[in-house]
Amino acid sequence: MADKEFTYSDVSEHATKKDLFVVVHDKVYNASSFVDEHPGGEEVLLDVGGQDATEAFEDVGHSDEAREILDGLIVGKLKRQDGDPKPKTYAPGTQPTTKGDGASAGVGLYAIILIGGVLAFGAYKYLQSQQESQ
Ligand code: HEM
Repeated sequence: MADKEFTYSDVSEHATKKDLFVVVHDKVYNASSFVDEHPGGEEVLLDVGGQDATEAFEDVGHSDEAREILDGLIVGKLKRQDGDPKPKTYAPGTQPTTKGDGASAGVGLYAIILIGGVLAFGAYKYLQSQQESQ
């Protein structure tokens, strides 16, 4: 059964709580039996029902246990067709974490502005004292 191929439109027909397919890394999973047990709540699973949930699944940083549960729900693989959304090609665990990078870049910018301000103020004070001593 795991060799069965589904197109995106096949998968999108399974988007209800009782009949819920999700795609993760081009594999198709039937999450219906797991919806009620999902520690992250049923809402998030229903949101990605019938769609590619790879990004949502990886963004959360699910454990190996979660991946084992996923293995047990497999029903087939995704058959990509022209016009389908592009696959996410990053390996598990190596996806870019834009949140952290963005925050540190912001802090760096503030630091530069602050240091620049302090230096300018110091230079101004120095020139002032030079003028006074003349
Ligand atoms: C069929 C696919 C999925 C399975 C088998 C699954 C399984 C699990 C498991 C076992 C946990 C417990 C923590 C862990 O072991 O990592 C978990 C937590 C969580 N999951 Fe999923 N998950 C799936 C899809 C999703 C999706 C698509 C989202 C969307 C954002 C999501 C969001 C979360 C969140 C936010 C938590 C953390 C809950 C908390 O710690 O309070 N999951 N999931």
